[in-house]
Amino acid sequence: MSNHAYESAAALRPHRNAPIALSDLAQRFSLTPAAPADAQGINAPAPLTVTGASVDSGDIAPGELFVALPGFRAHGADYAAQAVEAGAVAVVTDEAGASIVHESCPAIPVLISADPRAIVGPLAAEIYHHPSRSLVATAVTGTNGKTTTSYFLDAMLTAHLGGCMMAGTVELRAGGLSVESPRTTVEAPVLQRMMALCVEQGVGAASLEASSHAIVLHRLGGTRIDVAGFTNLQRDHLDFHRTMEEYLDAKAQLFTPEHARRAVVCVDDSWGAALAERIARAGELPLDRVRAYGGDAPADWWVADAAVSLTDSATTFTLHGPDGVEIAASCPLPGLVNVQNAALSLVMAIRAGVPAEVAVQALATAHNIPGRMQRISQRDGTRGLTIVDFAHTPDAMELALAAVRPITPGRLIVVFGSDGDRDQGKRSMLGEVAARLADVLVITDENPRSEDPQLIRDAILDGVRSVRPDLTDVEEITTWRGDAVRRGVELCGPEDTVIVTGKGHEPFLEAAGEFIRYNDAPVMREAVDAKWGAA
Ligand SMILES: CC(=O)N[C@H]1[C@@H](OP(=O)(O)OP(=O)(O)OC[C@H]2O[C@@H](n3ccc(=O)[nH]c3=O)[C@H](O)[C@@H]2O)O[C@H](CO)[C@@H](O)[C@@H]1O[C@H](C)C(=O)N[C@@H](C)C(=O)N[C@H](CCC(=O)O)C(=O)O
Ligand SMILES: Nc1ncnc2c1ncn2[C@@H]1O[C@H](COP(=O)(O)OP(=O)(O)OP(=O)(O)O)[C@@H](O)[C@H]1O
Repeated sequence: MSNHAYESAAALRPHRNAPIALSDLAQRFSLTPAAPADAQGINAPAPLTVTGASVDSGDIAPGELFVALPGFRAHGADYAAQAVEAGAVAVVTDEAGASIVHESCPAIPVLISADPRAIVGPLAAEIYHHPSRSLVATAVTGTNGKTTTSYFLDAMLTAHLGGCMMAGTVELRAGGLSVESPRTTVEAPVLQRMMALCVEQGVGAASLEASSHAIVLHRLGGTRIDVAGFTNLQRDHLDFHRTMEEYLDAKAQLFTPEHARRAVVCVDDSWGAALAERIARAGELPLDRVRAYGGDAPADWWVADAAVSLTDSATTFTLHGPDGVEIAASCPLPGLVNVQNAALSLVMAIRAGVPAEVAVQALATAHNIPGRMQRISQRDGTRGLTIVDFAHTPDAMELALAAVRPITPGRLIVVFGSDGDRDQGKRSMLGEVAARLADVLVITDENPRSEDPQLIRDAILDGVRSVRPDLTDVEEITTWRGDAVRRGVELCGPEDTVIVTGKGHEPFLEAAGEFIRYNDAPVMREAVDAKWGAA
């Protein structure tokens, strides 16, 4: 996504945000005026005020403060003229940025901070009047499961409080509006203004996803998180964090009083167990440890009796908790990984004040998560089970196919491709996993980007041949991904399952330098309705 990815989120601003004087901000955040404050008009009889903030010149509304950050590639100050043209009335930046702004916009008031990125969260929170203090806010971090868990929490918090804001990988939702999200965790001013809109409209809760990038880059600064949750840690993002230990350190920062009031940590993997130990040793936050399916680390809550149901694809389980608590629950998405997401979200919701019975009921019906084991049709004697899922790595594909196998009495059909201009090694691995775990394979394109799609499919087929040399029950669709999805549904009988993997919620298919509007779910729904009639 580009740095101008926030344009669609422009509407997610409070309608009335009481202006705040620049001189007050300067005092509270020890900002030094680049020129004497009087000369800049900061202390004029009618003091200079701001009504909002942004770190992106493309996202400024009139009357707002532009926070010009030193970036990895550029200095935000290089874009000050654009911000001023869009209506910025002042700039906060560092020393180097102040010199740049002085050149391009000599008349604009500038305040200097030694580390503007570190203060941008609290600064935005001040400007939007600390909206998180008026909300019940949850935040989920971890390599996998953030989106699913945050949607489970959305359902539970909505059931209890009547509404919930969402900010995560799939959507930014606030004040009755929902827009595609530019990234997992948006910049601090966007988050603050969305929460301010919720407060203005009487929405009482927020369910957030916290990426490790966001934690390190202070996007959650100034947000009071009532309950922070951890799913798991797997190898990822080592370009940014260098080592797994550094990656865990980044996640661990969320579980400190600076950000959170309570911690709920899954201890199924050794990283979760280590994190829990660290939080317990620090003794600063109340901690709940949850064991859903793995390891033998001590836990306060644990899952027992997980059983899959063939009739509704759900997994029922008992969640045991402190003081002999036993909660009978049903996770609407298949697979043990979703039991982890369900158990984590239940404990987080309970700790956020949702009555257990309300949380359990909301969870049971929260299956409609965009592109996360999203059911397009349910098996009913006539129809087969059809699903859209985001699994796009060999490990995720393995988990996804393993999850749907027990709820598939007939054939398991997988429709998939692999990314262009990304990790080439995974293509044949995806082919191998699919050939080993599914019965019928329909191979297609995912996001070929600048590559020849045929070469990507050939690499997948190499992996398939390592398991199934004669390519029995393997089809290649060379035209368009939608044709492959339709073919999968065409092949599906009432006892079969079709799972289309790789793109999940993604709204575009990237091919030959173009972003083409495309999403698997509506295509699959149309094919399902055409085959079996509308449900
Ligand atoms: C590695 C990383 O996270 N980079 C973030 C960093 O960018 P940067 O330092 O390179 O920014 P830059 O391009 O040098 O620009 C410097 C400043 O000028 C501003 N600018 C830039 C251009 C312009 O026209 N106008 C303007 O105002 C930028 O907003 C920025 O504040 O600071 C920027 C805002 O200050 C972020 O937008 C940017 O996120 C980029 C876009 C990004 O792609 N981040 C990804 C890696 C990310 O955050 N991913 C995680 C999830 C990962 C996962 O779990 O898969 C996420 O939360 O989405
Ligand atoms: N708890 C989990 N453990 C391991 N894998 C999981 C878990 N939950 C979901 N997955 C798998 O990971 C993929 C992404 O799930 P989800 O979107 O919920 O996670 P995420 O952390 O938000 O990841 P992303 O940021 O890539 O969207 C899904 O395809 C699913 O198969």
